[in-house]
Amino acid sequence: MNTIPQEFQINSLLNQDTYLVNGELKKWTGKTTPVYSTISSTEKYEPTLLGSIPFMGEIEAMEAVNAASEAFSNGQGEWPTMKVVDRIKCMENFVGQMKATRAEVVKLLMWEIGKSLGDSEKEFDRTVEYIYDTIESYKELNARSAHFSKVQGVNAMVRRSPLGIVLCLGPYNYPLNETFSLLIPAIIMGNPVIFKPAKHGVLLISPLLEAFRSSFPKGAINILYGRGREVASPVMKSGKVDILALIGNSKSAIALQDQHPNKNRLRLVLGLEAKNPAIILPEADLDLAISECIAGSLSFNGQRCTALKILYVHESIADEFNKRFSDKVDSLVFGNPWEKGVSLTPLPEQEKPAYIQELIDDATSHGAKVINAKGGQHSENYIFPAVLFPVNKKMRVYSEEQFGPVVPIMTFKDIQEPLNDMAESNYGQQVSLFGKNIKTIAPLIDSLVNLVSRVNLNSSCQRGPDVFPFTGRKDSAVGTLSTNDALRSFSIRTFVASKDIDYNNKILQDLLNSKESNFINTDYIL
Ligand SMILES: O=C[C@H](O)COP(=O)(O)O
Repeated sequence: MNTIPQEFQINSLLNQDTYLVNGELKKWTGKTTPVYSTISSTEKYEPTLLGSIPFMGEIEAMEAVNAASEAFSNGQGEWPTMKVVDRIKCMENFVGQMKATRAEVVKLLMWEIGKSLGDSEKEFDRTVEYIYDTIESYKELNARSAHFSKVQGVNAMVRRSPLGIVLCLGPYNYPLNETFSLLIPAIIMGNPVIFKPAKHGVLLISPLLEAFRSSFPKGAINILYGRGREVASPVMKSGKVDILALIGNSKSAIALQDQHPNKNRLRLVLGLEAKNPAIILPEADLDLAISECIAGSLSFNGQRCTALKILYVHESIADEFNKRFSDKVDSLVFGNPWEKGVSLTPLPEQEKPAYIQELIDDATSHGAKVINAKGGQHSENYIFPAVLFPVNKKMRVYSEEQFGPVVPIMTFKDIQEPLNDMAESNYGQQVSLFGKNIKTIAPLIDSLVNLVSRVNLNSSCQRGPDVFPFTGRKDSAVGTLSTNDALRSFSIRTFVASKDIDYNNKILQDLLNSKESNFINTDYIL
């Protein structure tokens, strides 16, 4: 399309012909896989060829495993033993270089995953901030106290130590921010990482390769390309992975765990599916509830694990809510990510419109209606959001995580109905609760916190601010992410315990005074 602003045009193919292993950008001369965007650059619709990535296999997977093993060297390598101040310098060096790649990465976010210009810029800036905040949390975690603890005659001195090799796999919807919410804490805690970017949002890692290479010791970060079964599977089968860090679907997470020959030694840090509900109580501020539910269910076309994926509206306000909500959905504008005023954009997964249509067909065959005029309208790379009402438990959209532009609405008479559904659900990430009555809401919150990990009061569900813990119950997550919790997820608390004897105490005091020691605030043990 000739309307693409010049700064966002792809002027030559981006063929990724190097990969990062053992501190070296190695040339790739083997088979490649093309990378397409579902956004068309011509008037007549056709996907745009953006470039290519290496099609790697077991040989490269094992190169990375060997490089990471060497870097870790059973905890004795340069990276796991590096002093806190030096690790911080490496990370600061990386983020400093990363900032210079903003324009290129933002452009690729738009082309590869169809994220709007504003949201792509936000994703980049939020990631830079995430790294700086992680560095600050890392400093705090390592802040020394002037003393060591004494419990029942035993002195103790603590540190957080790395666990070993991390296999890191991120999702396509936040290929930078969410991936880095795994990658950055994993690295800063001293673990060597093997990272394979997501299928969509892979070329945008290219501008960062040199920054990774030059900022960290060899083997501390290794970046591979290709398909999960060709690359991630041999890494897991090697038995060398200590942490599987994945944001994506449970099926892939389970398949990868099963390939590890000794699952007992595998720590999991997983962000998985969710089916976050919104509950709209009779006395809710409808203007607020509607605008939050629109943003919550449809920002980035509903392709967020934190998206609202089912709305429970009290039957007394359902008619008004449905009418106003559907009209507002129909006022949303579809277009290319760089266009002004656009909030609905092309879907990066070519098969997604057909899947959403299946959900709509299934729901309508069980008695629901598409209640907004534009719902389900198709273009080659898009399907307009469909608002489905009334939804019931027989419908696939009731239980499947749609991860796309369809909004199911149910009604309830008694608050126990949505609570029972949440209790039966396989998921338990977040909930949004809209209402004003203190007497009903306060006890409700007490119930909800035992069903999910975050209750959003009169606002949509979301992960941020990134300093807040990001986790979930049941099949939604394992472990906790955030700019500080993640440091704990990617490390183990180790300590030295010593009897209260003079020369023991002198040794501990020496450790406390020494700039060369990583031992930290002893109070953590208590
Ligand atoms: O895919 C799930 C993301 O963590 C959502 O993050 P967000 O709530 O900031 O959009």
